Amino acid sequence: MTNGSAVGLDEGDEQRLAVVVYHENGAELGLLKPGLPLTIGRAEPSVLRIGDRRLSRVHACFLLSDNLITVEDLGSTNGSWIAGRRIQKASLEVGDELRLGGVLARLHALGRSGQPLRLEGDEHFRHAVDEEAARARQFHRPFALLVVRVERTRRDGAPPSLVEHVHRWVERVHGLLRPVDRLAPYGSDAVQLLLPETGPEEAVRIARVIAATPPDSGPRLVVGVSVYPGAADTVEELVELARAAANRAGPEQPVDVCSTAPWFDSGTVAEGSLIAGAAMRELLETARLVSASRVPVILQGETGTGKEVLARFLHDEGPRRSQRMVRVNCGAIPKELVESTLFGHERGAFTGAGQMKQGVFEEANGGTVFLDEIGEMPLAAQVALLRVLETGAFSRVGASKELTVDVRVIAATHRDLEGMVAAGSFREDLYYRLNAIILALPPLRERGDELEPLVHRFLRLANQGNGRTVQGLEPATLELLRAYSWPGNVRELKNAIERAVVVARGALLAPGDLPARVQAAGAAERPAPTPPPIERAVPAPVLEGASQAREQLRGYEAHLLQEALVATGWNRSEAAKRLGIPVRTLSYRMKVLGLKKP
Ligand SMILES: Nc1ncnc2c1ncn2[C@@H]1O[C@H](COP(=O)(O)OP(=O)(O)OP(=O)(O)O)[C@@H](O)[C@H]1O
Repeated sequence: MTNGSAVGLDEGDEQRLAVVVYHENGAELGLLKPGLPLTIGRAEPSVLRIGDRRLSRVHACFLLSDNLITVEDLGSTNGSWIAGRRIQKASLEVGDELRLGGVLARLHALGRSGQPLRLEGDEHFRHAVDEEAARARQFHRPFALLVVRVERTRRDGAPPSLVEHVHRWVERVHGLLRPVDRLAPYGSDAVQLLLPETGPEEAVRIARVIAATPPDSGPRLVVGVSVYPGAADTVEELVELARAAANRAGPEQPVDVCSTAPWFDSGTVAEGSLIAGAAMRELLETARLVSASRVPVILQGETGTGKEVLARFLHDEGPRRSQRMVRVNCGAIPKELVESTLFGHERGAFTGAGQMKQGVFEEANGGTVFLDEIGEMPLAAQVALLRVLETGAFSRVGASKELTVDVRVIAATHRDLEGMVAAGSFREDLYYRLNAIILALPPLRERGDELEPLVHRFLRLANQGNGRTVQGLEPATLELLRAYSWPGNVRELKNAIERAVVVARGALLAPGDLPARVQAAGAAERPAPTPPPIERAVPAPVLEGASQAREQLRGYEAHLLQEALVATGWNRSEAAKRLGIPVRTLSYRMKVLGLKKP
């Protein structure tokens, strides 16, 4: 990158147009000077260099000439895109956004700038916050995080960019900021501030000064504040809380302070990595109570409701947390290997058993065994399991010696075990041994208050994992997410958000970024459109309409696949992972759609 990870606005009044490039480590700014081409790319000879492998060495060129701004793609591999269309050359206006490979570039008009303004890259900023958090924890000192964003007043919901105004207010608060304070962009419409040694009162005072920007000096600003200690224990949560507070802030209350646990105000609470709304909170209370004992627990719930995370919670909350929790998916082990997986085997116990191997119960001694999909366990293994539960003893396959272990068993299933007992496919005695405590996880459709916090959590994770900087959702997108019934529960939601983040073109997730089934659910919810008046209706042959729609779908599909392939350097298994489909399906669809590596 050209200037490390900092953005500098250090020029005079005439230099008023800039291209700001947002990438995974922050933002870079290149000034557009009349007649001087501004090339952007990954390496020299680009003028503005950004270390993102999805950019070509010299990716695109911006030029301001005769008051016209143009951008030209310089034969890049991953292309330059405006509103989903790959472009060769295009003219731009202030506020226009385009995607260069995998980074977002936006054309900004800058105001008068006096002092240099330094915005750190996100990675540096995170590092500074991590360090500050460690120091604060060790010496029991406070620090504050502020997220400042432009008040959203536009009806279209698109937030105006803060970067084009940031210098105005940052100069005003410059007197308040000390050299130790750090400032970094947070997406394209917000910045984040780290204020070491700053308690809640001081943080709020600074936030109020920032928010008190007179209307004539730019857009109104709102500020979210989170303070350590008190708001949360982890850096991630602190940032998330400040961001959530900034999102809540509005004209009536331009400074919103988050001083309690996350999601508490909205009736939900975060339990470490677990987000829990009203329905889940009671469950967690019970889980916390039983975590201390050794009694077996059954976790019941549809697929993807969070049975495994709840098992982890039970283990981590209890006295066994320093020992291992070993998970075994009973449904994934070949029937004939279930016993040796659970209990181990002696050398030569069966063909292929070249070495003695410990089983899950031995590995987890002192800790917890999590038997996922217990409903799939074959009857023979059920007998052996019953014995361990009753006596704590078992034998490795092929051994005569008995071993004793101290493990806690947590079992999970999406099946109706009682029904299976009645049908004779699950042992009644084992069922009664296991069912001392049954924790039933409600499906996501009954946990409406969790949807939004979960979406934001997954959005942030997807941004991190895919080097994206999607800032949030369009209101219509959230509507669709609410309308859908989520048969695959939290996992399906997580996958849908990840996919949406990967395909998103704008700063906010649009309805079109969601999987088709989620979009279709929204369409089903909406009232049917009024049919056009008869005299205006154009009769179209059904077949033609259908084939047109099919063509459109094919085009869309081809675009999605190509995007994933390009982003992964045409690595099929990586691309399939991103798309959430098997590699074989990807290869087949590539063939059908005629997609080939250039
Ligand atoms: N309350 C929650 N907060 C945050 N993430 C969650 C929550 N519940 C589930 N998840 C996430 O959803 C995904 C599915 O959860 P998990 O694997 O625990 O579900 P499961 O019920 O065990 O699924 P299956 O029955 O298919 O094994 C995981 O990525 C998990 O991290």
